[in-house]
Amino acid sequence: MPRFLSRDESWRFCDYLDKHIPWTRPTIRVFGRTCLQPRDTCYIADAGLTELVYSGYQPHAYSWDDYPLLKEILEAVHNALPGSKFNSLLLNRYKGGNDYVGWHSDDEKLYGSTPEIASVSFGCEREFFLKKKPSKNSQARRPDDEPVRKRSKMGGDADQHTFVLKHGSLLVMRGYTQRDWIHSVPKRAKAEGLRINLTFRRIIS
Ligand SMILES: O=C(O)CCC(=O)C(=O)O
Ligand SMILES: [Fe+2]
Repeated sequence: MPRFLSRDESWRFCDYLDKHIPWTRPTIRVFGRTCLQPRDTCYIADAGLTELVYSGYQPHAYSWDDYPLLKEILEAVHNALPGSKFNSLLLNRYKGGNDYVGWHSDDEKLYGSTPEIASVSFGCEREFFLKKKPSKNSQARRPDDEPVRKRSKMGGDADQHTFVLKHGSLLVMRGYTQRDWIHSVPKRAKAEGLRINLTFRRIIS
């Protein structure tokens, strides 16, 4: 949904979040190596839920009550996706084209087997790549940060997709997207500007 929120409203959200969210750039563990996460993060969740741990890192869960504006966006997302009941939110801030998220799937157990994840983007447009996981019987391959091979001019490849996530857009992942696919937002030398992404999630256990 490229125009989920209006342009002006989205700039208001973007500026507010940039200034008022307690961003951190944590140290994480990826494939046994310790490194600085290549983007800023913050985490919001209802009280009493199972704590999120990813890449050996457990973010502090802030309260929705301290960020009425996030409640406003949550309500807009709920209205756009009838039946959804998100109870947690991971925020990412990409300060420029050097900030990225590497290939991963959001398949943590606490989200259940078919999580619905609603992703709202503000600021600089960035590419979002989806790539099919190698099938079980092919050799396990280490996910990396290589860009997805360019699609051929002849209709492309069903195993990979690219979306340009625009200012104020909403992207939804559901069903077996996390089980069967990995996704990434790669580095982009030409992407100068700040980007903020919100992924709303439902913790079920
Ligand atoms: O920034 C994005 O669009 C994606 C972020 C993401 O994949 C995540 O937080 O798990
Ligand atoms: Fe993700």
